[in-house]
Amino acid sequence: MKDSEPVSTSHPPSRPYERIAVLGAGSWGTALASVLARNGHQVRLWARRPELTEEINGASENRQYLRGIILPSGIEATSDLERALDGAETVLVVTPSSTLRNMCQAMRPHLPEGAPIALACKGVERRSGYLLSEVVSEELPGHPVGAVSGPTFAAETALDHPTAATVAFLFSYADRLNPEKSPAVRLAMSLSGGGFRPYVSDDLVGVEVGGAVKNVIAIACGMMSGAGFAENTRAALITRGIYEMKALAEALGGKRETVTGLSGAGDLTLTCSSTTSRNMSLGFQLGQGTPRPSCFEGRDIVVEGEVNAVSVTDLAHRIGVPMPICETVNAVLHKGADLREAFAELWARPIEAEPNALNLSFAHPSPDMPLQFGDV
Ligand SMILES: NC(=O)C1=CN([C@@H]2O[C@H](COP(=O)(O)OP(=O)(O)OC[C@H]3O[C@@H](n4cnc5c(N)ncnc54)[C@H](OP(=O)(O)O)[C@@H]3O)[C@@H](O)[C@H]2O)C=CC1
Ligand SMILES: O=C(CO)COP(=O)(O)O
Repeated sequence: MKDSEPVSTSHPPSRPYERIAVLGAGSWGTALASVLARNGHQVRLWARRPELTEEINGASENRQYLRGIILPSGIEATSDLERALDGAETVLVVTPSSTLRNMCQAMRPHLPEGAPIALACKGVERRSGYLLSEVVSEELPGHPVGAVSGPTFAAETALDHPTAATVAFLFSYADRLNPEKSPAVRLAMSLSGGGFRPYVSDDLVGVEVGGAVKNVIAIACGMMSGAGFAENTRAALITRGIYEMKALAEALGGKRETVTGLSGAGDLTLTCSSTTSRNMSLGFQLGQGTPRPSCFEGRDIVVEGEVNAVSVTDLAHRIGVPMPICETVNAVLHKGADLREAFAELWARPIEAEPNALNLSFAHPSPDMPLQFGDV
């Protein structure tokens, strides 16, 4: 090298993960597998039922979860977990949050050493109050853990509609020195293409809190809409829901500003805006007076906010974070509270400052004039 030549300090370019296991062939797992396969990567999609794998491999369609959407080539569906994980450079877990600990235990014997694990499920573990990444860290030490989260309805993503999401991992010291080689960047590169636009974050706590809490707030929005209220109410719940997310994220060591991103405010806006959201839809049906067993015409549908209303409020109690909207949803869903009375009480709480920095709280001036339902 001549003396005059600049010394290159740049690292060799990073590369996306090419061989990826997606565990869970429901709507979101199949949509993520489609994004990755469209980008030219080798995807093994694990479904627990062999008949579903036969349909996906044979007909390039997942009729139960994404009817009418033809899946790209490059997806190999399998119900053999060992086969799904064999040679995987990274793993996306996309089964409901309540299944995560069992999934980790089933994965353990077959996981390639050090393979990063990204969670695309959203929630807080029920008994432990752990964020899902903490469950993975406990069950599968030695594997970097992260999350993919944002405003992403599965069918729209599978159809390649423009969609953005955040890929967050805990950054190790080595990742900070060489961020382009971090699992977050490499997975973002794998997902990036067509309509899918990822962003990268190192605030895993903030990202996970947004995903877990937004489903509970979406149920609240649905309940209030179903009970007859409209846009003002929804905007108030979304905005105050963001405050609840920020408080929880900060108390757990995350950043408040992460909550204003795709995985917090973004996903909250999406799921509180339409009954395409299963969480909003459940709340809406309950708000209209449909008994829980008759919601979704009695079908067993994954509604994460229903389980997470309990786990989020339990966690908030344990660490002393007030989350009145989540509390109200939990009371209605699981403690037999009357929906209208519970929301009337939510609205008649003592007046607070916004933001809460003033530490101000005084009684509602007209507690004898509660919220009127059925007259809006
Ligand atoms: N759908 C969406 O738009 C989005 C969903 N998510 C999140 O993704 C996660 C999965 O949801 P989603 O794909 O929508 O759900 P679906 O209802 O579409 O699919 C659920 C999947 O989980 C599998 N499953 C259910 N129970 C178990 C179990 N005990 N062990 C292993 N697998 C099981 C089902 O298998 P089987 O068919 O055999 O029952 C199915 O493959 C949730 O946390 C959700 O919040 C995140 C972003 C978007
Ligand atoms: O998380 C989702 C979109 O980002 C899906 O929301 P639902 O589970 O409410 O359908």
